[in-house]
Amino acid sequence: MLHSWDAAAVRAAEQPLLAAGVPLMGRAAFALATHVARVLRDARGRVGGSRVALLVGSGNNGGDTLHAGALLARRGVQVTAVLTAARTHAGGLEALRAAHGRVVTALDDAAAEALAGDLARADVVLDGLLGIGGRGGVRGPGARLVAQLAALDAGARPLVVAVDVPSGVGVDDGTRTGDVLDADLTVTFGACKPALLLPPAAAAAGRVEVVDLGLHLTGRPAVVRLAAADVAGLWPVPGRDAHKYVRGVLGVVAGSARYPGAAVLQVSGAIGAGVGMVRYQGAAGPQVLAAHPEVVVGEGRVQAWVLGSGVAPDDDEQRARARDALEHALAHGEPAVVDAGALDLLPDRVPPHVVLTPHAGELAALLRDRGADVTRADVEAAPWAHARRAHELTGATVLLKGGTTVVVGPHGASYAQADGPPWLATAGAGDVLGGVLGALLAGRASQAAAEPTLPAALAAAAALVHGRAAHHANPGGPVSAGGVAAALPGAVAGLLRA
Ligand SMILES: NC(=O)C1=CN([C@@H]2O[C@H](COP(=O)(O)OP(=O)(O)OC[C@H]3O[C@@H](n4cnc5c(N)ncnc54)[C@H](OP(=O)(O)O)[C@@H]3O)[C@@H](O)[C@H]2O)[C@@H](O)CC1
Ligand SMILES: Nc1ncnc2c1ncn2[C@@H]1O[C@H](COP(=O)(O)OP(=O)(O)O)[C@@H](O)[C@H]1O
Ligand SMILES: [K+]
Repeated sequence: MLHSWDAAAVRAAEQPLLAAGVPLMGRAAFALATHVARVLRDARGRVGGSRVALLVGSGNNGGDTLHAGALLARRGVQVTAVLTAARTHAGGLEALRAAHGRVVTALDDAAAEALAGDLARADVVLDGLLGIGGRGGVRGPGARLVAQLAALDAGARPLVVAVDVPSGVGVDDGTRTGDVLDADLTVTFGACKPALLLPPAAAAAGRVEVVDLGLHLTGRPAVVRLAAADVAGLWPVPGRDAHKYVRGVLGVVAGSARYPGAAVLQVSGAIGAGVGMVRYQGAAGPQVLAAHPEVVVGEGRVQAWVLGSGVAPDDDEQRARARDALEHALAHGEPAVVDAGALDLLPDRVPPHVVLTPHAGELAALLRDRGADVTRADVEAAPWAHARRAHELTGATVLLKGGTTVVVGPHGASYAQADGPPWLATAGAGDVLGGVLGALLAGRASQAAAEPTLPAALAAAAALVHGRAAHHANPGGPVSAGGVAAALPGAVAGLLRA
């Protein structure tokens, strides 16, 4: 499990150590230089004689970068620091000069332009413009340098190491403003930051290395990422005395005459994840039974529900079933996944064991229905903020699907999972995910209804397993939604062994 902490929490945790004279910047710079040396050795076979350019902003982030540059210069690296502000960290500058590093300034756009060639010839560029003190996108000549580097062809671009965070990201909310230099590696200090986990900023971070500075961080982390090893603790694994009802029966109200495939895929997801039994309601019964003869078609007692996938807006009959099922779930405290065609059936307030699973467009529509002026693009630019808004407005746990899936529940529970390959962006993959999550909620129904933050953890686990199943289905290549469902049992088994 990877925890991330916002800038204020990190600063608060640094304070007592700084007051006690602990050399945090020295530790950060040493770790940064060590990582950069490793990058150079991997890329060029040696450290000495290689070229490193430092993009240096006005604050301590620039200070870290200059100190790391000084350490590299002492190992024979040709280091050039580009100062982008009138103010520069004095100790860092002195250290670099003492180590015979080269120092140039880019205090206006023309000077920044003139340095383009130098930067392009570097083996590695350290992005030390802004750290946790950054506000908005990079401004001034630093922005010009970033734009020049970003415009280089991938093959001609130096490797980029972001210092603490890629400059220009919203450290606490994962947004990005203006040009942000996509890093190959981010070396982050003291703790992971939300921007390194949340979309869209996390895409700029590359691989993330967290440097332990000995900070004592308390309270709830801002955003969590589950790791493979966390799944076994959340998964409902049957005991020796289990029977199908104990293991959980999932009611599925999905699909329609027009979209029978959604029902088939959702049921495949639930069965692949290990549900005890599925009861299906809807017009796709024959197709569901043809694919899964173990399914029971028709009404009956269930522990949890998944509602709305592949239910067309004009399918009055299936919408009525989904509405009835949702009312039943709410009246009896049964967890429910509410997807696609059932999202607009949601009452004003629901408990957190109701889990919404919209994609960005559906989340925008849900927020608009509640009076917010929001487009799909707004959601994509700030997915976490909008998922939180949807949770606040409805009370539901919200799983927002995307390349990185964001989950928000009560009491600040937030997850960001990036487990699937981009090949997973394929029709029907979301239906499979709904089935997986439904199976988890059915298997842990009473706990999910009693522990307000458990549905969010289960939703994150579902996203993780779904993503890994996509990797298993066809490593490195295209997958179908059905292929992902078929790979689920193996993916789950692998995770339970982990
Ligand atoms: N505390 C510690 O001991 C440790 C801290 N550590 C390191 O310190 C970093 C935090 O340092 P920090 O607080 O100095 O802020 P930092 O991110 O360098 O930049 C802020 C400066 O940039 C400016 N500025 C702001 N926005 C801007 C924009 N959009 N475009 C352009 N400029 C902008 C703003 O100036 P202003 O505009 O307000 O005049 C301000 O001066 C942290 O990320 C980590 O790397 C580690 O060494 C571990 C120990
Ligand atoms: N770029 C991507 N990389 C990895 N997974 C993705 C990407 N884009 C979408 N996904 C995943 O694919 C699934 C798509 O679901 P959804 O949008 O509901 O499609 P559908 O309605 O066709 O099932 C979600 O689980 C989502 O997280
Ligand atoms: K930075």
